[in-house]
Amino acid sequence: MRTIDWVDGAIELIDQTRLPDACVTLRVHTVDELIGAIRRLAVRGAPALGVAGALGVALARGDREAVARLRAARPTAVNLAWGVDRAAARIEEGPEAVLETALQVRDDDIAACHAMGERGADLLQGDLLQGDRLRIMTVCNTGGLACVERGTALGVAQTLHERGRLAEVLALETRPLLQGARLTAWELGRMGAPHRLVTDGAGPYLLARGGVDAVLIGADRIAANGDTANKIGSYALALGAARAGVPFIVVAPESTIDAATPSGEHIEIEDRGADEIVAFRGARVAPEGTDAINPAFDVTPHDLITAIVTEARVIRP
Ligand SMILES: CSC[C@H]1O[C@H](OP(=O)(O)O)[C@H](O)[C@@H]1O
Repeated sequence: MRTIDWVDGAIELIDQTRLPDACVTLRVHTVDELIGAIRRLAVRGAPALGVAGALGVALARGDREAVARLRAARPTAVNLAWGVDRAAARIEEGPEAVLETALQVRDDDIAACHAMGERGADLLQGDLLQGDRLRIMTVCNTGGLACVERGTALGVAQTLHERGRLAEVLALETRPLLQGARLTAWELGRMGAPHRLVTDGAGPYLLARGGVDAVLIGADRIAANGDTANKIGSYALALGAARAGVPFIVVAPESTIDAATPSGEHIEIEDRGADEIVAFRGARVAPEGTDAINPAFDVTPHDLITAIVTEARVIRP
């Protein structure tokens, strides 16, 4: 099952806003339709945004103003701009060249996720942890739904499961859009991997109480010094992991490393407005007129990160 692909001249993607109740595939024919899907998180996750960006340039058919709008659809994940730029670099060569590069971006993501799974599982089973079966905590969704076929951090958990070395995944529900409750639990259930859901606030406490061997998270942008932007709640887990002496591992493709951004304070953090906080799927959870602050990401300083695993290497910030 592919989260996003190019099929008969259009983009097909799973509408993640409908999960876990329904698995619905959207066919996207225009850049503006794609921008809408990205902004409402029908397609989401840094690597998937990179592929969406590249395929979106194929939809643009040379319209550079549309390409510029696509590139700016969401600010934090560097992969969106990276994917757009990869495909846009070949606009002058014509539509076939653009599509060829976009499909290569797609195929590279599939290969990278398999490589990250192996490299991350080897790291956890090797010099980092000696446990028989490992208990993993994670936030948001970093499975195949955040990529094309297989995930980043959750891809490592999947590899551990396939090796018979996964005891459990503790998944944070990930307010306000519940990527953990809706998407990660759905993926782990389909894998047959043991897992339990926890509230975001319980994460640091469960680390302090013991019973977690490693925290695995994805990334949306990794600055040149290793500071990492990821879903809101990641920084709290990093603080809890540091105090508890639990390894805190970032798993992300090389395309998420942004050498042009020197450190975390230079990363633009998307603010998604109050509506996502005060209500969920139309059901109000706060009194009428309540305002809210809704940063979609936070930044974990590199000194709280044990290792960054990519498809090519393990980096110790
Ligand atoms: C595989 S990295 C996915 C990354 O993207 C998520 O954010 P969003 O759901 O808003 O796109 C989250 O930060 C994940 O770690």
